[in-house]
Order: sequence, then structure tokens, then C-alpha cells
Amino acid sequence: MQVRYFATVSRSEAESAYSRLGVAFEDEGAPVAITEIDEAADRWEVAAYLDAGDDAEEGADRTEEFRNIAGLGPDAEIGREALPDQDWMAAVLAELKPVRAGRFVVHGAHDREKIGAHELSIEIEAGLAFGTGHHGTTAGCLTMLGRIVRLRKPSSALDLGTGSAVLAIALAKLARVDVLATDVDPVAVAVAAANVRANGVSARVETDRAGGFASTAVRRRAPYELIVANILAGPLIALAPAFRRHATRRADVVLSGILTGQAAAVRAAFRAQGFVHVETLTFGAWVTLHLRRAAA
Ligand SMILES: C[S@@+](CC[C@H](N)C(=O)[O-])C[C@H]1O[C@@H](n2cnc3c(N)ncnc32)[C@H](O)[C@@H]1O
Repeated sequence: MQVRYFATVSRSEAESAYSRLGVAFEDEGAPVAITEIDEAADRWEVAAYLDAGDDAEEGADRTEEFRNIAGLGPDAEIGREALPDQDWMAAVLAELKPVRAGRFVVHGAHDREKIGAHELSIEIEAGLAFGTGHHGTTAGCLTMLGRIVRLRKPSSALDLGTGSAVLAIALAKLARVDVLATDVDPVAVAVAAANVRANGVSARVETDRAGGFASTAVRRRAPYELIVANILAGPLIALAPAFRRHATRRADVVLSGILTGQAAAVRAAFRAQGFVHVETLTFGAWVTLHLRRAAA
């Protein structure tokens, strides 16, 4: 049983809470989210979906843990809402409309007939993995990848934090490139593998459940001409040296999961590792960065 904990705060408080929660719950694989409620009134919601064991009513109340990690004061009002396992996810997925990003349309099996023959289709059943294409970070990565491969097709690619494998499938279909899709969450990797098969790209996309830069498969295939990672700003900054070690000279790197206020820090961490900024795309509160490893 999952419980959604949420609070309404200012944008700067939400950004800082989001980063702290993301880092704290990274190992747990607990999703965190930030949503604009009213930009003019500077009202934003920050939320985390935390496990409560089998029974949310009886399970541990993690309100104070959420408050402390998010850095919210004693007066901040924190909501708590129990979510029945998976039922809500299935209901959300059934309602999802196809999303168009760059040259791609990401859709569920229920919308297969609505996709035009000229469109580059990615069929996704996200299950419990992130990546239906509806989030600004996924849309930003899809659009950026479309732009990059139109100019320069990579010969090898890594999708770090693949979730539903939406980005790996996009790369395989658009650029016909071999992609290693890796994630720290075994549930995500199982979903990713199913989506890779459903999209007929098993020959190009290898899914790797060992997760992250430490995995044997990731090291075996390195260096990569293109790395895409839609994770959070905190982990991206911490992993900047590993990106350098796993990237070819002049490799393209696409980063997302970054709030607008965090972009400068991410760019600085990658600049220190010899990456230059090429382009930034903004979708709502989220930015997607295109960086390139300098030749020298
Ligand atoms: C926001 S989802 C992105 C999913 C998909 N790539 C997309 O763009 O829609 C982030 C994914 O990264 C994974 N992740 C987080 N930190 C990671 C790390 N250090 N190494 C590998 N995967 C990571 C999470 O488990 C999650 O599935």
C-alpha cells in the first residue's frame, strides 16, 4: 500500500523539498513530484509516494519523516492520502491520451488504432515504472533526442534511469542505434523489458537490471556516444564525473529531471567535467539540457 504525503508551499521551498526527498528516497524507488497549483500566487505542491506496508491505516505514519526530509517547518500542513495498490495506476493508464513530443507519439495499447502511419509510435504500458511520455521531463528528452539524432546519429547509447524504456525505444526506432537501458529499480526494468519486446526493438535495446554506472553491462559497453538520463538534479550532479568516464570525446549528453532553479548547478557540475552546454528546453517547471563533452 502506498501513501501520498503532500504539502503546499512556495516554489523555492518546493524545489528544495523535491531535491531533498528525491535524494533521500532514491534507494527506496519512491516517486516524488512537484506540481504547480497557482504560479501567480506562488503556490506549489510537493509530494512523495511512500510505502506503508500492507495496510495504510495501520501502517507507519511517515508524516514527520516527510516534514523533516523536505525541510518543512512545524506549521506546514501536510496531507496524507492512502492509494490502493496498483488500481489507481491502472485507472490512470487507461485514461492516458497519446502524447506527441518531437517526432514521436507515445501511447498505450488502447490507442493503437488512433496513431497515423506516418507517426513514429512508441507503445508504452508504464505499469509501476515512470515514463508514459506525459511528464515534462520525458517530453523534453524525446524532443531533444529527436533534434540530436537528426544532426548526428550515435553508434552507441546509454539510457540511465530507463523507467518504462520510453527513451531507449525512441532512440532505437529513430536512430537505429544499439542502446543499453539500465535502472536501479528492478520493477522498472521488468516493465522496460516488456515494452522493448512490445515495440519490436529487442535486437537493439538491452535491458540491464543491475542499475547505474556501477553495473558490469554499463562498463562493458562504455564509452557511449550518447547518454540520456532523466533522473534528479542531485544524483546527476553527484554522477557528473561518471558521465565523463563513460562518454566518448564529443559525446552528446541529455539530462532531465531538473527544475528550472537547479539547471545552473547541474550545468556547473558538468562544466567542471569538461562538458559544454549546447541547448536547454523548458517544459513547465522542468528543463532538459543538451551538453557535449569537449573534444580535448
Ligand atoms: C523520472 S524516471 C525516468 C523514466 C524515463 N527514462 C523517462 O524519461 O520517462 C527516473 C528513473 O531513474 C531511475 N534512477 C534513479 N536514479 C538512478 C541511478 N543513479 N541510476 C540508474 N537509474 C536511476 C529510477 O528508478 C526511475 O525509474
